Amino acid sequence: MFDLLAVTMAGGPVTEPAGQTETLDWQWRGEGILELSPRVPCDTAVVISAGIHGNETVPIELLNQLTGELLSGARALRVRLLMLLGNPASMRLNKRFADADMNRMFGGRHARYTPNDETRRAQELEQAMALFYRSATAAGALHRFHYDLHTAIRGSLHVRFGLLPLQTRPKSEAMLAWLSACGLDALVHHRSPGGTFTHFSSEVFQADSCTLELGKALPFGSNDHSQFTGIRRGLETLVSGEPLPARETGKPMLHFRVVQDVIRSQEDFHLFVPADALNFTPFKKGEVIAKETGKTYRVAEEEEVVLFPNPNVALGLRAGLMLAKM
Ligand SMILES: O=C(O)CCC(=O)N[C@@H](CCC(=O)O)C(=O)O
Ligand SMILES: [Zn+2]
Repeated sequence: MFDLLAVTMAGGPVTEPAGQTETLDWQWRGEGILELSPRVPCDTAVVISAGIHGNETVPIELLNQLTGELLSGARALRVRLLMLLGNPASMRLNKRFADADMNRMFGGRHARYTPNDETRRAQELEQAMALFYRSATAAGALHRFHYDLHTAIRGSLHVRFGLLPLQTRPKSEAMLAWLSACGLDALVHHRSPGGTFTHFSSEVFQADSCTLELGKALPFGSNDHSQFTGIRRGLETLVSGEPLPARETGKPMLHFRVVQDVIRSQEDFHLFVPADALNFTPFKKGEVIAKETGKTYRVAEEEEVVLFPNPNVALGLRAGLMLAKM
């Protein structure tokens, strides 16, 4: 059986670029890009991506398992589906990225960089997504979803969480219900546009899009998948057109809004968040989070929690987010 991850990691020419099972057709659309189409008509087009950052292994393993179940016939396919392994070059290096963070390049922002593997790949993924949604729409799939699977660099007080890109249209109730059913502990609402893959799919294709964070980045084979059964079950029901699973945890999903995007714009940028602080660690009003020439980031609300603190990003990029509860 075709193994998406093994073929992608091997690189080079693909000997078996298309195939079919009793119920679906599949086609290799480019490195790490696999389209699966059921033979029955369907009204939904779904993109699932993982490995946009090459060392985020849980999502890659999960995506590959789900693809295997569909190709083996163990699981029925009831949507048009595009499975994307985002950054094969950095997956082979087991690094977040080779030259630059690809999840800051979407929406054409790749053109602002000196060309490299990630700029070319971001452009290729944009085109693959455009072709997929366009042909799916022509075939009658009017509902579009995009889930981009990641893991965080640090541990988190909330292990499973999502990030919704900024959008002006109302948030989809169907997606919010699905995210809650997946057992997410928290959902973060962005307040500004960004170069993320989900911002691109939401803005350009009006997809219901969400970045899903599944724990902390660990090497292949070291992941505890039992922490992510809710998300796995959610994705299974989505692709198979099954009813929503029941939320397994009794706790409600917490909502946070971004109140500050902390940007490293100067060489002397200094972050005051301890290196071992977990994501969602709270800070009190007035505390200084980061400082650089001409700018001090201070907690403005009674309490703000920190997300993705990282002083080692390139100039002009996000070095963290400050959130407040909604
Ligand atoms: O842990 C970190 O510092 C980053 C984890 C990660 O890759 N997160 C995504 C979130 C994308 C979004 O804001 O929707 C990223 O930073 O690209
Ligand atoms: Zn990531």
